[in-house]
This record gives sequence, C-alpha cells and structure tokens, in this order.
Amino acid sequence: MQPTVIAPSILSADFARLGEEVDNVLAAGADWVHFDVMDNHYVPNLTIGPMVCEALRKHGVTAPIDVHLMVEPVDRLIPDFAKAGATDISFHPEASRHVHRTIQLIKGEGCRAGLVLNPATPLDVLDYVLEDLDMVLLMSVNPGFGGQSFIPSTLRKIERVRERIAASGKAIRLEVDGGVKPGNIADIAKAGADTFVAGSAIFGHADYAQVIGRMRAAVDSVR
Ligand SMILES: O=C(CO)[C@@H](O)[C@H](O)COP(=O)(O)O
Repeated sequence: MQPTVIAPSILSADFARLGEEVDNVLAAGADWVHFDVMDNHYVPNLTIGPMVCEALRKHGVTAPIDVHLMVEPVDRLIPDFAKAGATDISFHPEASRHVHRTIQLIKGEGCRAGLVLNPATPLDVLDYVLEDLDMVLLMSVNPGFGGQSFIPSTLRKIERVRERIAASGKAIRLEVDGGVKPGNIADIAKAGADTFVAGSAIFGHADYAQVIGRMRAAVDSVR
C-alpha cells in the first residue's frame, strides 16, 4: 500500500502570494504541491507554466511538485517542466498522439509519469501502458476549474482502477482530483485512492492545518 499523500492544488491559492501560500500548506501538513497547467485549448482556462514551477524551487520549495498538464499537444512542455523542478508529470491521453512515447519521455526526464482520465474517459486507455505508469489520476470533475462538485460515478471507477493496479502487482499510485473535501475523502479512500488533490477545500479554509488534519484523519480511519 502506498503512503497517503495530500496534494493541495495551487489553482485555488492566492497567486499574488504564491510562494507564501505554498510554504503555508506544506507547513500545515501537505505532502505534495499539485500544479495545474491549463492552456485555453485542451481546457477552457489559462494558468501557469514552467517559469512558475522554477520560481517555487528558487523560493525554496523542496516538496514534490505534481504537475498536471491540461495542454495539447503535451510533449514539448515535458522537458521544460522537468528542468523547472517537477517531480511528477501527468497528462491526458487525448492530448498525446503516442501515449507510450509520452510516458517514456517523462521517465527519461527523470520524473514519475501519470496518466489522467477525465470523468467520461473509459478505462481501456490504461491497456498496454498501466505497468509503465507511476500514477493513474482520476478526474472527479471535468478539468478546467476549481470549486466544482465531485461526480459520484467516480467512486466505482476508483474501485475498478484499484482492482487493475492490484492485479498488475506494481506500486502505482491512484490519485483523485476534483471536489475532494473532508466530507467525502473517506469514501474516496475506501474506494481505493491513496493520493488526494484538493484545491478549494484547503485554500478556501482559514486554517490550512485544521482542514488537512481533518482530511488525513478521515483517510486514516479507512485505510
Ligand atoms: O485539475 C483541476 C481542475 O481542472 C483540479 O486540480 C482542481 O483545481 C481541484 O480543485 P477543487 O475541486 O479541489 O476545488
């Protein structure tokens, strides 16, 4: 079993104080920094690129930076993010012409590779590549915005991916992203997730340590 990871999505942070916000969530008990990259093409929103990732490293952030690429095409940005300090890079299969090649590109740059499935993406995109992956990221909202509601059918999907990971015998993380909150994180963990992204639930709360503590306790109660 993989150790639990709580990864606040900086999409909901105060961008005018990003370094301080990241320091604060890490001091409050977060494990990773979840870094959402949107291109106004693959998704209808525009966010941040490798320069901001590099700036966080220069600021002194040493925690893993979990980059979720919502960009199309995806390959060109991968070396830039690796050089900027990303440790984990995940991408959507629809954004790559050659999914296996993109996974190898990420690993060749020294990062862990994740494949992201949107709520309506069938699990067969995992065929033939699951064992090459370090992580499967299941979106529990349609990508593009923070603050959306968790789509309940994701719970069954998490169970099915957990079964596939178990059958593979590999140490592959199962991350869930979108609408994750203290009130539903136990169900998400029970279904089989080990890595939890939360944006608005953490950055929208006045006390980061309290909300992260509640989330971790809820996960610990079922894992
Ligand atoms: O990738 C995305 C959205 O595309 C997510 O990382 C959201 O940023 C999560 O935000 P909340 O649903 O937790 O507010």
